[in-house]
Formats: sequence, C-alpha cells, structure tokens
Amino acid sequence: MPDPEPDSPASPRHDRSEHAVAGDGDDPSPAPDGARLVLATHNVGKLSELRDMVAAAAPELDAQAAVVDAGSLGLVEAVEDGTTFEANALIKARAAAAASGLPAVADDSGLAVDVLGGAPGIFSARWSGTHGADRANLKLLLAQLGDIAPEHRGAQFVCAAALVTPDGYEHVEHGILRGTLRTEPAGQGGFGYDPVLQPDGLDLTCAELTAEQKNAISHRGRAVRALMPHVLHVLRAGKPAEGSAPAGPENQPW
Ligand SMILES: O=c1[nH]c(=O)c2ncn([C@@H]3O[C@H](COP(=O)(O)OP(=O)(O)OP(=O)(O)O)[C@@H](O)[C@H]3O)c2[nH]1
Ligand SMILES: [Mg+2]
Repeated sequence: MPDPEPDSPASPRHDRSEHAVAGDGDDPSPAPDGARLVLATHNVGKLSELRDMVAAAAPELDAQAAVVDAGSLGLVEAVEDGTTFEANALIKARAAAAASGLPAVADDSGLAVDVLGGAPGIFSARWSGTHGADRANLKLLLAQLGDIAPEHRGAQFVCAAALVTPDGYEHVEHGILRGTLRTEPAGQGGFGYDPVLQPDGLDLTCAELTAEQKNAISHRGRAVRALMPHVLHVLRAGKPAEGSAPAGPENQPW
C-alpha cells in the first residue's frame, strides 16, 4: 500500500491547510472564463477520479477549461453535518453552486462494513479522529477487524453523487461496490481504504487496479455515470432535464 505518513505531501489526499487559508474569511476566487462546472471536493483522490469520469462521459466538453474544482476556486469546505451520504453530497454541492454561481457536482462516499453495522459509513474520512488521515483510518479499521474471519469480512463502498445548479435544480444518484476486506493492505493506487477492499469476483484490491479499472466498477463510477446525463443536459440546455427530481429509494445505505 502507499505508505506515506498521513500528512505527507506524497499522500494523495486532502490539502486542508492550503484550502483552509484560501477560504478563511475571503470571497471565493472568480470562476475562470470558460468554467462551466464545479467539482465540489477537496479530496485530491476523488477529484482525479471525478475529472476522468466527466471527461469520459463528455468528450465534447473541454474538461481542462470547463471543469474547475472547489480548491482552485478557494471554496471553503462545507460542514458535513448530514446523517446520510445523500444529505452530505447535497450540502457540498449546494454550497459550491451558491458560492461559484456554476452547476456543482459533489459526492459523499465511504466504506460500510457489514460486521460493524455499516460503519465507518459517513465517518469514513475521519474514522481515526483526524479528517483525511487515510493511513490511520485504515490501520484502525484493520485492528478493529483483527479477529474477524474471512467469511465475515464483507463490506461495500457507497457513494451518493449530487448535481445542484445555482437556480435550485437538484438531482442525486447512488452507487455501490461490494467486496471483502483483506487483513493486509495491497497495492499502490487509489486512496483511502482501497488497499484493503477486494471487489467481489476479483483477486485484486482496488489499489491494485488501474484508475480506469477502478472507475469502471466503483461506487463513484456508477453514481457519476448515472448522474452525467443530467449534468450534460444542464450544461447543454442551461436547464435541467424535464421530469427529473431528487430521488432515492427508502431503506438503502445512502
Ligand atoms: O478507499 C477508498 N476508495 C474510495 O473510492 C473511496 N471513496 C470514499 N472513500 C472513503 O470515504 C471518505 C470520503 O468522505 P467524503 O465523501 O466526505 O470525502 P472527503 O471528506 O474525503 O472529501 P470531500 O469530497 O468531502 O471534500 C474518503 O476520505 C475515504 O475514507 C473511499 N475510500
Ligand atoms: Mg468530506
């Protein structure tokens, strides 16, 4: 697995200090000319995946110029005080749309472990107590599951992806990736808990997959691909697809 210290610059995660300074009390930077969509995340691992997904789904969009991220606009990180993935995704997308004046896509995601009743869940990014400390989060989780036999190590990545426009249109899609938790990390790719989640049907962890392979099956890939028709409609028409509305079945993990 990647083995940088939690706050090492080599760790493909948040750069919280930079964004905290950029956002503290300052207005956001104006969106550059040509910017049409904000990816409302401060997690660089997620940002890279989201950029690839948008570029793949919208080849006609000049993603380099049209897609900006929350950090580069100096947007403050929203307080994620929702109690579901969906609520937190909407909180992040609403905040970014309001601050930037652009349509915003956010995801809230995490790892839900069967034997932990769905935890860490919405607390995945701060399971060890420090937000974004991927290595410490992973270490704590492995220790907690130390005595759990392989047949009881089922888990899933869960994602809610939200699109919010400045004029109030909202749409949410969901995705899941089921798998089993290894006892030891393996692989250098991805971020977070990727080195211990082995997707069902594969002998590799998510961190041993290429970015393209992970995106093809991941919770985030599924949710964002389902969201993209709505994103494209908003970008092309300047308004939402007819008949679409926020949706989410009852009794689901999001
Ligand atoms: O191994 C992983 N592979 C994944 O594909 C993945 N997706 C989510 N996660 C975990 O869930 C947290 C998200 O929490 P989260 O949605 O609040 O995002 P975040 O706080 O990291 O950034 P932001 O988007 O809120 O700015 C992350 O930090 C990770 O711990 C993942 N772990
Ligand atoms: Mg977060």
